[in-house]
Amino acid sequence: MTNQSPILAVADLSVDLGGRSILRDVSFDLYPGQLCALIGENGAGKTTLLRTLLGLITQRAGTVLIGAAPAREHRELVGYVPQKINFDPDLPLRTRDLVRLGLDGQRLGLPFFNGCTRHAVDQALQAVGAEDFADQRVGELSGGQQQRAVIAHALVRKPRLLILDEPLANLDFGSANALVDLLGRLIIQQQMTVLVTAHDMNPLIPVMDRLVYLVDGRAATGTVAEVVQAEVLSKLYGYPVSVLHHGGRILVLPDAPENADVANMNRCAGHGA
Ligand SMILES: Nc1ncnc2c1ncn2[C@@H]1O[C@H](COP(=O)(O)OP(=O)(O)OP(=O)(O)O)[C@@H](O)[C@H]1O
Repeated sequence: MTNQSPILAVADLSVDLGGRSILRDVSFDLYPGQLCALIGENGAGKTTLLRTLLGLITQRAGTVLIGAAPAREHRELVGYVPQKINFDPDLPLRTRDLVRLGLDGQRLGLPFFNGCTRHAVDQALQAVGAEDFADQRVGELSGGQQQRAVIAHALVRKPRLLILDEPLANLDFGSANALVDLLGRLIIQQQMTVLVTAHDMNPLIPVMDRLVYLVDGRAATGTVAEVVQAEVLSKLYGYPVSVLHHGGRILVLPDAPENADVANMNRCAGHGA
């Protein structure tokens, strides 16, 4: 597709945890400027995959290369936005302080701003549209504003790969749309690569060009058109499913309820994928 090298290359990745097989033979590549949605129901293995990419879990088999080197060697290329951080409203930390900690969070003490760091922090705040609440305490911000502050924290070191764990989970419709727009701008304006997990792919459809669809630790990967096909997903689920398109949304449903147990039906329909 391109003569560039992939920023992330995952090949035949298998991970075991607690003696159980959690991920099996997962393979996909991501290139600069791509946004990939990692979709799966509860327990499918999304967080395990992210933690493996971050070098926090060691795989049983397969490889993860970031910038053509093993994941642990290139952590500076990766920005990570965890699922949920609870900020105490009394915490004396402004948005710009939180972002500043993204530059040298390992140093103890209050953040110190010189001209260079101030510029980097201002750029990150601007990239996420957080200038208006830069001097407010993070604990006093709305959920959507906190999400932006944490993304700015991840962006301030200018990562090439930004990984976000379920960033849309606690946002209302408007805030979720605003965040999707922001991710779309990051891939276009900064040629950043974005990997974002979600239960429902629909809010991400306007901006995503790759999809990793996880079911019980196995993945179908490719473009949305390649992956979201009845034949591909039926094979992945292990029973027949249909793919319905309605009003710009995609729904995956089991074909014959009598062929799928109730748990399977719920999870198939449940992430609205
Ligand atoms: N440390 C562990 N030891 C044993 N099993 C684990 C461990 N961590 C996760 N698992 C199991 O691995 C499976 C995948 O979990 P994971 O958290 O990766 O799923 P997920 O797709 O992120 O789910 P959710 O959407 O609910 O966050 C689950 O069955 C979980 O119980």
